[in-house]
Amino acid sequence: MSQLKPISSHMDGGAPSTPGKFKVDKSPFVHHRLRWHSSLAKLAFWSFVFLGLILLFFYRSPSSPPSSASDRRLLRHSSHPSAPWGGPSWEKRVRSSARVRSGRLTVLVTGAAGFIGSHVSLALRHRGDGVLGLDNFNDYYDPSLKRARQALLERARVFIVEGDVNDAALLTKLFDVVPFTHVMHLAAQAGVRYAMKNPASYIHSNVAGLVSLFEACKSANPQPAVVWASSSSVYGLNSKVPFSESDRTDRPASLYAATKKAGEEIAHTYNHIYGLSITGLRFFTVYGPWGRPDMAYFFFTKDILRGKGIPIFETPDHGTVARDFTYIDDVVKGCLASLDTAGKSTGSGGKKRGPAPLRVFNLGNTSPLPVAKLVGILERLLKVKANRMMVKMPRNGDVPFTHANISLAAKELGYKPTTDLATGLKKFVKWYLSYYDSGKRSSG
Ligand SMILES: O=C(O)[C@H]1O[C@H](OP(=O)(O)OP(=O)(O)OC[C@H]2O[C@@H](n3ccc(=O)[nH]c3=O)[C@H](O)[C@@H]2O)[C@H](O)[C@@H](O)[C@H]1O
Repeated sequence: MSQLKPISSHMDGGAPSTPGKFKVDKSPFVHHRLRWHSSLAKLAFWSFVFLGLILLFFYRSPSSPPSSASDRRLLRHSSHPSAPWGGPSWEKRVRSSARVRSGRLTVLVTGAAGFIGSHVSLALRHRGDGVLGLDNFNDYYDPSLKRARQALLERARVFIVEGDVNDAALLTKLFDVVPFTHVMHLAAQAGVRYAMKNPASYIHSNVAGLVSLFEACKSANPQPAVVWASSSSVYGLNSKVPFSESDRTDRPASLYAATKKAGEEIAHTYNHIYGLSITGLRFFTVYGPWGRPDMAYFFFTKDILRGKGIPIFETPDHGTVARDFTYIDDVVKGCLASLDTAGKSTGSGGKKRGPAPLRVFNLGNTSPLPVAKLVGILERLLKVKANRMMVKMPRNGDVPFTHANISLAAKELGYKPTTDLATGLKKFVKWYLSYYDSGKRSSG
């Protein structure tokens, strides 16, 4: 150690005041000191590398199979909030769910326990595609509904991996196990008004989660084509109707809309840099059986049956608020057509090989109806008079109307919605009554 002193004292002399004029001392004593110095540096370097490897091992360990029940319990409370994953039997389930005859698609569906995700997963499975679901089963709305959808998918032999799209190690593992041809990315924080209450969840799911997913897709070999859920809300404060894909989308009225708009820009980047084939779908107020309890048609049904007041929004000048309500089966057809026509990603292992498709489509119904009309249809179907309350639309992200121009989707996807609101709500109410009125379940 004493040998170090001259060096440190030499260094203590400070850096040269004039850069480039540092005088090199060539005495043998200094060579000796330098040898000491370099071997010490080597030792420090290799210790550092060794320590790094140990840390890396511990950091990556959740992706390797947990060896015991107690390991699995620990993982549940570790940095990954999702259920434990990995291990031979888990991989077997993943492979078998995604297995497919040659020529069919192998699709990873994120948000598979969600409303649109569960319908799309079933439709893909029914036509013979390989499907693996991914869902974090969060409690934004009643998770038991998500579990019931999961049970439905299990009956169709679709396995839903329990995990978050932000879990990069899990995504890497899934792509290691299955060479997905397509990803249908529907996992998101939905709901326009909730963004005022929990803004962070929108950034986490709709921005960070989307980037995490694109990162995994761009690194995968082969790269899949990605179809993902954007939203009609990106049209924001536009007043020109119907909304066309080429219209401006730079005036979002809610943070939800802003995160979807951000997603569209992020999609452009990943398409541009990595050659990912990406299709964004702007959904217009999708409704139907197995729907989302946070949406108006769903909780209106519940509240009409309970005799509670129904707040019907109107514009500040007492004008009607209207939506281009779109039935789930029509949207599912649009999703499948988007997957079928996606075109290939061109990159591999993170390197772009050429230009790839970047598309965005409106999936709406082209016939907006006032919310009051929706309530009237529900009254008729439920045979109960609603306790209507006209309320000024709160300034919390809602827009007064939406109306889709679907000519692009019609041309490129053959998209043609066929279900009007009365027909679609009839199917929803039938499902609602059988699901909740069986006496076993509570609608909260
Ligand atoms: O197209 C989308 O991209 C979005 O569609 C959906 O948003 P919205 O069109 O706002 O649906 P939803 O809440 O069912 O309100 C329906 C109507 O009822 C009105 N409304 C609502 C609540 C209320 O208490 N009273 C009322 O009149 C309200 O003003 C509105 O006119 C999805 O939730 C969203 O995740 C996103 O996918």
